Amino acid sequence: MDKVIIKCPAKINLSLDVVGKRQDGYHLVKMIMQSISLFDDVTVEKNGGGIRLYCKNKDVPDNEDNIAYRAAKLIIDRFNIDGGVDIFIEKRIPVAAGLAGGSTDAAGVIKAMNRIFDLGMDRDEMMELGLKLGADVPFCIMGGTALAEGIGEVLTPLKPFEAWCVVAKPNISVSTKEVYRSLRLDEITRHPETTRIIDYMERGNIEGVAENMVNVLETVTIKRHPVIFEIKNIMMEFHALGSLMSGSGPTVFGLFKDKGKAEICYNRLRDYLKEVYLVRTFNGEV
Ligand SMILES: C[C@](O)(CO)[C@H](O)COP(=O)(O)OP(=O)(O)OC[C@H]1O[C@@H](n2ccc(N)nc2=O)[C@H](O)[C@@H]1O
Ligand SMILES: Nc1ncnc2c1ncn2[C@@H]1O[C@H](COP(=O)(O)OP(=O)(O)OP(=O)(O)O)[C@@H](O)[C@H]1O
Repeated sequence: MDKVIIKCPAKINLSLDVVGKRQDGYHLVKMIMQSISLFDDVTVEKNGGGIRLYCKNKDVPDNEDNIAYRAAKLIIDRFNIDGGVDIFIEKRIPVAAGLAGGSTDAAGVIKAMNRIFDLGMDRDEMMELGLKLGADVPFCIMGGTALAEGIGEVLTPLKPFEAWCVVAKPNISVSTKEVYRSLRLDEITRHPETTRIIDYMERGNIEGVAENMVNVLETVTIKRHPVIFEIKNIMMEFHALGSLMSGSGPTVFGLFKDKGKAEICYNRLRDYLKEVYLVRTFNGEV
């Protein structure tokens, strides 16, 4: 097999808590991660030597600044691979959005190269390697629904959660590093009740989940970009059961049980923003 195409899903955070800080500046988190049916297509093809990356989206770097490029380099070095790869990224996930768009492409490259070069890594080994690239990469390798602790790499799979989501990104970019750096732990007044949310998830109670979602990083990003708060309000006006910023933002998602209501909300937001998607939570294999 010389060529593999992988569908790489985006993620949302159904809740995000920060519970401490490591010596190296990384934050200890407790968050509920959920893949959604919004995919990049990543094609990886064997070549004679070197890494080449192609992506039509001008906001996506085509060199070692691309995390998918770095994933390929890491594998070539680690396994002493004689030869290289061409990587083609069909970008559909909004960039710098809080949806782990880069991390999921990197996860896709790791999975693809494991198959192409017959490296025999199991999922845990791929996740361990992925962590060297970024905190969200292990979850992107696992996919589905999970509780993430540590800096995001200690993962406990949760029962698949089924819901409709409207996902909307305002036309601003946010740096994850900068958001974490500006977070003042002692100023957070509202933390999510993570165990309670998981309990609702296990019972398939979308309303219970939606009403209890909290992302502590909103305190930083919404202060800088009030448009996030406006989008959350529009989603609630249009009958979302709950609405939250994903990751470090600026993307906002609304949860729905009813597809019809989600469609009405989606259509309303499309009048207002360019990057709006109607998706489902995704628990399938990729
Ligand atoms: C916001 C989330 O997307 C939520 O899922 C993640 O916590 C961020 O994951 P990520 O983008 O893969 O993060 P990385 O690429 O590893 O780190 C980017 C920067 O965010 C900060 N960072 C990230 C993860 C974490 N648990 N604590 C941090 O403080 C670090 O300053 C780091 O320099
Ligand atoms: N494969 C990639 N896809 C998108 N952006 C990439 C990629 N590789 C590197 N980047 C760079 O990384 C930056 C962050 O993009 P990305 O879409 O991964 O952010 P994000 O969704 O906020 O990630 P996370 O939720 O993991 O913090 C972009 O500004 C871009 O320059």
